[in-house]
Amino acid sequence: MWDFAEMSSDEVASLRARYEPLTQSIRELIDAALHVDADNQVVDQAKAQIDAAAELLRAHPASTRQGMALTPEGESIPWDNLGNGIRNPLAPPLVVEHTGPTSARIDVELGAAYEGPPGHVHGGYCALVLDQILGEVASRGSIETVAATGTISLRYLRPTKLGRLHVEAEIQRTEGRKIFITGHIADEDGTTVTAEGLFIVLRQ
Ligand SMILES: CCCCCCCCCCCCCC(=O)SCCNC(=O)CCNC(=O)[C@H](O)C(C)(C)COP(=O)(O)OP(=O)(O)OC[C@H]1O[C@@H](n2cnc3c(N)ncnc32)[C@H](O)[C@@H]1OP(=O)(O)O
Repeated sequence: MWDFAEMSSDEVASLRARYEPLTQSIRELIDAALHVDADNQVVDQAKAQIDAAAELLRAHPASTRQGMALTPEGESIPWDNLGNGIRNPLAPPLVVEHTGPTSARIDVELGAAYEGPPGHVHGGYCALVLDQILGEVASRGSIETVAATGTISLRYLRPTKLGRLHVEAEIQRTEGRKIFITGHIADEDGTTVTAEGLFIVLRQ
């Protein structure tokens, strides 16, 4: 249905503008479903409308699925993947801001859908966010240096409150294809989780 390698930046931007609001609406739907306290009639009505929307979307299937796509200009598009896919409502709305060639940050709000311990972010989601930012920094924005997680170690210092979070990552050193990188998550009271990762640049 779509071939990113053949698309101009404008075409990619237009696809993004089509699907990103849908993803955001589904995230808001999940949040609403987690906060609702209504009678049978309201819940049944909402379910019927959601089922109808799913049926409408299913009637127009894509011929391919892509976790990550590349444009001819080498721009990477996180499309369906769980880390930061534009089309994946299960992906936290992560926007990675590269602060230099070896570092990046994310500011993100994680609400009820990401809860583990009451009022706090699920530890697995903390791991996902850190794996994502470490992987993006280790990959250094280039197809030649895409790196996979070899080993990642997390230290949960204290529970991470749901709400605004700040995440950072920075390469400490490289040895051939091995990239040693650290990161952390902070909530409003400071650092909650630290990470140390060894990422391996994939053989081409
Ligand atoms: C423009 C494009 C931008 C794209 C942006 C993308 C962003 C993406 C963001 C994604 C974020 C999400 C990210 C994800 O979720 S990635 C998904 C989770 N990770 C994986 O699935 C990886 C699975 N494993 C593999 O594919 C291979 O085992 C890898 C590629 C890791 C190594 O297999 P390879 O055959 O290549 O390696 P080698 O045998 O030549 O060894 C080389 C050296 O490395 C050392 N070693 C090996 N393995 C490990 C290990 N596990 N820990 C520590 N060290 C290890 C080894 O001892 C040796 O060292 P030395 O003897 O030389 O000293």
